[in-house]
Amino acid sequence: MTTRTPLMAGNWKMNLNHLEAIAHVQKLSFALADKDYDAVEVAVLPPFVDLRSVQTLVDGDKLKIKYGAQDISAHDSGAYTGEISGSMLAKLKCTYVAVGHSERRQYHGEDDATCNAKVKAAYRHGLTPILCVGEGLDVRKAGEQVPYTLAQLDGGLADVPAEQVESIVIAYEPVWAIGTGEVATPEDAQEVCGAIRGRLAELYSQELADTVRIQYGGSVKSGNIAAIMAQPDVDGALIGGAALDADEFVKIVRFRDQ
Ligand SMILES: O=C(CO)COP(=O)(O)O
Repeated sequence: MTTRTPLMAGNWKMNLNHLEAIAHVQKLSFALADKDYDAVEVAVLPPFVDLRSVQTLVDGDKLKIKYGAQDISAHDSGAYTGEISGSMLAKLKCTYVAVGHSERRQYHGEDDATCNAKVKAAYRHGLTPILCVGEGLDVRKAGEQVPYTLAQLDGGLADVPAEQVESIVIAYEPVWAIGTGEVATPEDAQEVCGAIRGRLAELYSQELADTVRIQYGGSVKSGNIAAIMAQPDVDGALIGGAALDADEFVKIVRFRDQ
């Protein structure tokens, strides 16, 4: 059985300007100790305009916290007003980039083909995609969460070779649990995360599936993280609101103490 290092990533969404970002990362770095980083990989996904400030702080103080972006252009350069390319993110030494977050799918019309193009763009520039998948309430009520989520996974990974996918992170975020305070039960999270791992084994190999980290996201807090992390196929969390509170985020990183 492969041991997967849990990944706790804070998705700040459209919160914290670059000055607030510096203060927040400093607070996290004061609170987190080497033993935390030994047990868990910790990352933040700030807005684009904060990334240079976060990079300067992380480089200058040799912090162990990783960082990345919330989105990436499918294109590498050129006349794409408002877009940010993978090479720009790589230049800022980003490790991760979220792809296909449900808010991008819902408010910016991103479909599986767009997500697939963005996953490929991330790999062209040495970035690790965090591919977000998950069903809405109507799909959940119809009991279709597994096939729906697996179809998103298939679409996002189309024609992406095993040697790239082995480093990917998949975030299972049921839309009905995002920002609502309604967390999926640990069993709900396990059902879909387990199905995602099974699909990776079918598409690639069991060995690859055992290596890939699968996160849960949706109303994660210090009070519910331990039960979610106790599930065999949950390897971390993508945390929204609770990641904006440094003390709370640190407690989530220390889920084993909760
Ligand atoms: O969308 C999320 C993380 O990407 C989850 O957000 P909340 O933790 O605020 O529910």
